[in-house]
Amino acid sequence: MNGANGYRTLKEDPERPIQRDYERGHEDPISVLTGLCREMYRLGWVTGTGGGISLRQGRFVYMAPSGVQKERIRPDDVFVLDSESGEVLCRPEHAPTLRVSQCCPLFFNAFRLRDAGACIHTHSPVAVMATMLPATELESEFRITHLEMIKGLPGYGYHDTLVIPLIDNTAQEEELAGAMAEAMKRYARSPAVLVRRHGLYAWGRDYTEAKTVTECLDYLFDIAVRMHSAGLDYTKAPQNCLQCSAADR
Ligand SMILES: CSC[C@@H](O)[C@@H](O)C(=O)COP(=O)(O)O
Ligand SMILES: [Zn+2]
Repeated sequence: MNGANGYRTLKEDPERPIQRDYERGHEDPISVLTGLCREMYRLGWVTGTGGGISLRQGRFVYMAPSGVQKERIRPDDVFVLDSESGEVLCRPEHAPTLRVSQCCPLFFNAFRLRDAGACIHTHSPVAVMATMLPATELESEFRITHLEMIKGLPGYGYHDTLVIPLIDNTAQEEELAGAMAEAMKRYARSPAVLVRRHGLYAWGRDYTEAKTVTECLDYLFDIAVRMHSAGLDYTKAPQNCLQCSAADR
């Protein structure tokens, strides 16, 4: 049955009532979502209504509305969706015209293909610049090595080459979902996907890991842009790396 606002009115499961609170032992995801949006706005990652974050805890996915000032989202603006079906379980009743973020299918890629607990989408200027570096454009992937912050990515070490896939941008955000899923399948080790001239999707087991991954990547994108401007090759090990030169002998 469709309610007045076009969303189906869902029958409550008396055993597992739809709830805006959170599963025991976790921080309240709605407070985390609104708080992180404020912090990411200050970093320039989610300005002009772009970007966002979605959290998954058990049966529930928490997501911001589309086209809103991300830094001013209030708890009752947040949508709650079923993590299995993607169905909207709770919506902002005070604002019936609000729609769930256009990033929804992309956030669900992270939940379904990586069992992520959180996915962050930024329009960070350095992430966009990283998509336009000659090496990234040529290979359709961003590669970087021998920087300390690579260790902030799960399973990576200083001497590793970090590889992040790059996909082309589309006119509408949700049209990115297929190419993102393909890139995630081809780059099983990557905790993120870059979107050419658009931004970044990065995820983690929970919001702290997703936030760490995003912060480390943003730092590495910035260093790559600066190294490129200085005529330095961020994709190659430094000549004086004893471990790498020993391995090459
Ligand atoms: C400035 S428009 C940005 C959007 O088209 C999109 O790229 C985006 O990241 C946010 O989409 P939204 O649906 O507002 O959550
Ligand atoms: Zn976007």
